[in-house]
Amino acid sequence: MSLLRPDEWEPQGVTELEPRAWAALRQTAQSVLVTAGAGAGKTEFLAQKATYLLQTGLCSTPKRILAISFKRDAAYNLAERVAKRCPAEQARRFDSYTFDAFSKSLVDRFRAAIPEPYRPPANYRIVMPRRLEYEYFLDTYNIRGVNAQQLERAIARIQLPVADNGPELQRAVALYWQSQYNDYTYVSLSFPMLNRLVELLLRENPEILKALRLTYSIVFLDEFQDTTFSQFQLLRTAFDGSDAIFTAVGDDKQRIMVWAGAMPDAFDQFERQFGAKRISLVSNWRSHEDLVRIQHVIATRIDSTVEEPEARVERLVDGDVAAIWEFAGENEESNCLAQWIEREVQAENIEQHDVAILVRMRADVVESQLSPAFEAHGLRLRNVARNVGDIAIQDLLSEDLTQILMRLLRLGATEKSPENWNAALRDLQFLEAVNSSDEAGLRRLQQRLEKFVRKFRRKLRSLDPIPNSETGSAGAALDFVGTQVLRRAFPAYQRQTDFDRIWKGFLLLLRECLEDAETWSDALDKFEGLNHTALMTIHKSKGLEFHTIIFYGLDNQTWWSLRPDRMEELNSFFVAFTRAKQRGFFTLCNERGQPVVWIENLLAPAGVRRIDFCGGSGVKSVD
Ligand SMILES: Nc1ncnc2c1ncn2[C@@H]1O[C@H](COP(=O)(O)OP(=O)(O)OP(=O)(O)O)[C@@H](O)[C@H]1O
Repeated sequence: MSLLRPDEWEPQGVTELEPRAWAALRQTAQSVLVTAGAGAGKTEFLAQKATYLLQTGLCSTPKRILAISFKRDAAYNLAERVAKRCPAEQARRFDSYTFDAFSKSLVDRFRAAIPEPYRPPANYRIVMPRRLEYEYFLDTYNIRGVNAQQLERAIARIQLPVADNGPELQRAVALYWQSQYNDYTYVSLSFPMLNRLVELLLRENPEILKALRLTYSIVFLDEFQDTTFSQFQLLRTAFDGSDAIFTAVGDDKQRIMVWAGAMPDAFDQFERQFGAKRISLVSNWRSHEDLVRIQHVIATRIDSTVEEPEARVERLVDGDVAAIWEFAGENEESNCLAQWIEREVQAENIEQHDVAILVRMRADVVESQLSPAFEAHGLRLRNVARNVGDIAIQDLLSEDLTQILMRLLRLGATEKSPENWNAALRDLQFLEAVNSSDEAGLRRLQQRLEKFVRKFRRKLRSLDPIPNSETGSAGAALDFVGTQVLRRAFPAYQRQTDFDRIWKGFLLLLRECLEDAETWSDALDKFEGLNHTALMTIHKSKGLEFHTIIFYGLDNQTWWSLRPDRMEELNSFFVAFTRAKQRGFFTLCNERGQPVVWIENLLAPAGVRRIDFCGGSGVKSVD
């Protein structure tokens, strides 16, 4: 495989990088911290840098790059971008995990080396305890003077082993660990507990630590602003004193996880600890200048010293790009929204999936409110926060299992699909570890795929796209790939229960989509949410982008219980607003409650006005 010289390497998939991004990309001897605002291309930058390091051999076999993101979607997107640009044997050396998945994969691989009494059995369960469960524990163990929140935080922070004879909080944590291991049929561990187990594992096993450091001398960290104390401590245990070079990217205006323990001074600590050089980017590649101007007004409320980004994309729409739409009642609001989207789609300004509706919480309630109106206008609304089995639709869609099976199903459902063909071939190459210089191996994979697709097309032609045919169709695709092969290739599926959860969710969603599908392609489009307007919470919108975003319910009783004096709430608002590429609207319904004045005040200097949205027949402004 021929490598490129660093000076002849060019960015891929984008035409240019700003000069500061180039400087950060070429910085390979020292750790860098790239700080930049929303839409500056931070995630894209990581994908470019990975491609650069792999294609030039600056990261050469057998070294690998470890990339850690906060969300599954982000980890998946990053891996996808690298896979598209690099040959499979290079892309295979890019390991993109979420923090949780990284911890879990180490626990699953090296479980036997975790010191007793913390070594979990193979059938441990992952749990996400609620406040009530901590309270129940404190009551059961008669622990006074410690509340559920303190306990939850201390579990995430206190290093193992933890003795049960110290101060009350420490004693509570020790007893909690004991109870999780001893009181129930299964050992139940939360992700913060897995983090502590890995930290212990690495601290107590120099050989494993050495192997980890030999494998990864390049580490990427996405959304570094939300790193928690425990995650940072784990990074230190894993890499302090090693020759690992870090590239971290983040935006402190987007710090929204302080409630979950994000470090307020993560950037400073990172610079100090890893001797990192800070580089800030100034472009915005997502939103046009009129939106960037509004975003900047919000940004300066968070940090008055922030530099105004330079918008690098064009405005493509006429009329308002941001406004507060006011309605008298909820039904009027639902009908007008649906009518507005319908008209935009008919005018070919957008497709349905270009619009996202964002809510603060209770997406299920908003779904029932909006769905009848959407249906009446021939539109499809999909609440991606809804669970299918034990997994939210949004999470299911970014699973590796889903992606791999969907490409095969697409190939079976259509006569020609070169993009899916290439991607499916890449999947096989990855799963079976075939080198791209191994021509015979590649030919064999190609023949296998050809044979399967021929047979699979015949099968789908003879199988009606109706509920219950999901097992036959998706089952055939899974058999072709091989359950064991998948489980070996992806650490997240190593345990049967984890694999089964995703597989069950996949079948459930496919079954739903087959309910009124005319063709297989139609069902698959529905599965992926094509031609659906997505409904999601603002927290889940992080890292995503849409042509038009509608923030539902700028009134007290729904998600606008935000307060401007709580920085994190303002940050959440900023994150959500910056997801819009072309337009961002808000709805306000007088029947539901009073408008949130501070948000109007915040948006007013940017020229965002309240508009009386008259019966969906047009908009009339109230000056
Ligand atoms: N150099 C570039 N040229 C053209 N488009 C780019 C470039 N960099 C990024 N983009 C595009 O700009 C958009 C934003 O990029 P990206 O998601 O990487 O930004 P980000 O800084 O991680 O955003 P955020 O922090 O707001 O989630 C994406 O659509 C991406 O494809």
